[in-house]
Amino acid sequence: MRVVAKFGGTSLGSGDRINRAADSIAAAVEEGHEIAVVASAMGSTTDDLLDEIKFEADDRDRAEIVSMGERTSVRMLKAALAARGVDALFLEPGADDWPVIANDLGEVDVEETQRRAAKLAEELDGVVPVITGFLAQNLEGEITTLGRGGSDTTAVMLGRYMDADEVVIVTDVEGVMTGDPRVVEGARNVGRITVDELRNLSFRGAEVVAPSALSYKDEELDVRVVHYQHGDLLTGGTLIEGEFHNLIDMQEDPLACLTVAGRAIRNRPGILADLSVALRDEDINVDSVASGMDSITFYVLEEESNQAEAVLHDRVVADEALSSVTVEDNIAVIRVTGGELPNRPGVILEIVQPLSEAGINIHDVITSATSVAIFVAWDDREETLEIIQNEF
Ligand SMILES: Nc1ncnc2c1ncn2[C@@H]1O[C@H](COP(=O)(O)OP(=O)(O)O)[C@@H](O)[C@H]1O
Ligand SMILES: N[C@@H](CC(=O)OP(=O)(O)O)C(=O)O
Repeated sequence: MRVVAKFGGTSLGSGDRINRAADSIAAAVEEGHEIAVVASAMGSTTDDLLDEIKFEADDRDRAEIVSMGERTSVRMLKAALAARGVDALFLEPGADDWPVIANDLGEVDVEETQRRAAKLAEELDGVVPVITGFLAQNLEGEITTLGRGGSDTTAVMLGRYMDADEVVIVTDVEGVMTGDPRVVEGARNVGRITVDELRNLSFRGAEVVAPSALSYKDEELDVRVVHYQHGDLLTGGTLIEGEFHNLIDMQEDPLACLTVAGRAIRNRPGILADLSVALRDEDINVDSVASGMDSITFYVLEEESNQAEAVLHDRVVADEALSSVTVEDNIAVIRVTGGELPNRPGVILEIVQPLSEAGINIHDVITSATSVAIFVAWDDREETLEIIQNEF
C-alpha cells in the first residue's frame, strides 16, 4: 500500500515522540508499504517563532523564519529513521524533487504540483521522503506557506496527487471525537465520518484536520486520523469517508415558505422547538428554517404546504403571543456548497449582486459554515442557477 503519513506538531513535540514516530514509520516500511512522510514543526515551534518576530518583517522574511520549524523536524525525523536502518531523505522547498508549488498567498499551483507529485511518487522506490508540511515554493523558487494548519493540506494533497491509497493524520487524539476532548468530558472516537461532515466541523473550530486539506479528499483516497501513541499507522483511529463535494445544487421540487409571526418569537425560549415539534408530529419534513426577530420562516415541500399551514395555524390559534401564519408557494432553492466559501470575503455579494442586476427577487439567503442557500421564485430558478454557475 502507498501511504502518506502526516505527523502533526503534537506528535513530534519531543525527542521521545520523534522516536515513537520513527518506530511507527519503520514498522510500516518493514511490512512492505511505500511510505512518504509529511512533518509539521515540533510542538508549538511555529507559534514560538512567530512570537519572536518583534520587528517589522516582510512576508518573505516571515516565511523564511517560520519555515525553520518544519525544516528542523524533517532533519530530526530523517535522522531518527536512518538510526533504524530506514533509507530516508528529507525534502524542503528548494530541493530538486520538491513537489508543492504555490503563490505568495498560499494558493496552490495545481497543475505544477500534480506534475511534481507524480514524479516524486515514481521515485519512491524503497526510500522514504520526509517532506516539510505547511511549506511551499513559488515559481521563483522562494519559500511560501500554505497558511496555518497547512501540513494537513500538504498531506492530503500529496496523497491525492501521488496516487496514495491512504493518508494517515497522526495527532494527539484517538481520532475525530464526538467533541473536543480538551473541553468536553467523555468524548469518544466517532470511528467513521464523511468528509463533508468533518469539513463543516473543522470550519467551526474542530482543528483535528484543517478544512482546506479536506477539499483534496476524493473517493479513492482513504484518510485516517490516529493517535501518536497508537503505534500502528494503518489501523484504528477514525476513517474519513467519501468525496468532498463542491457543488451548486438546485432542489428538484418546489418549496413553500410558511412564516409565523408574533411576539412569542422575540422573547419566548423554546418557541422554535414548539413549532418544529408540531410539524414533526405530522411527519412534515422541514427543508430550512430562517429565524428573525418577530417571525420564523419554515421551508417545506410545496406538496406538504396545506398540511403544514393547518398545523401552524392551530398553534397560532392556541397561543396568544402568536399572531398569524402566512404561506407562499412556488419557491426554488439553489445551494452553493463547499469550495472556499467561508474564506472568500464578499461571497454573498458575489451571488446577490448579479441576481439583483438581473432583476431577480431574492426571497431569502441562508448561510452555514460551508454553504449558501438562495431562495427565489420558482419561475426564476433556471436563470438564477445559470447566473450562480457563471459566478463560480
Ligand atoms: N471533534 C474533535 N475531535 C478530535 N479532536 C478535536 C476535536 N475538536 C477539536 N479537537 C482538537 O484538535 C486537536 C488536534 O489538532 P492539532 O492541535 O492541530 O494537532 P496537530 O498538532 O497534530 O496538527 C486535539 O488535541 C483536540 O483538542
Ligand atoms: N506548523 C504549522 C503547520 C501545521 O499544520 O501544524 P500542525 O500540523 O501542528 O497543526 C502551523 O503551526 O500552522
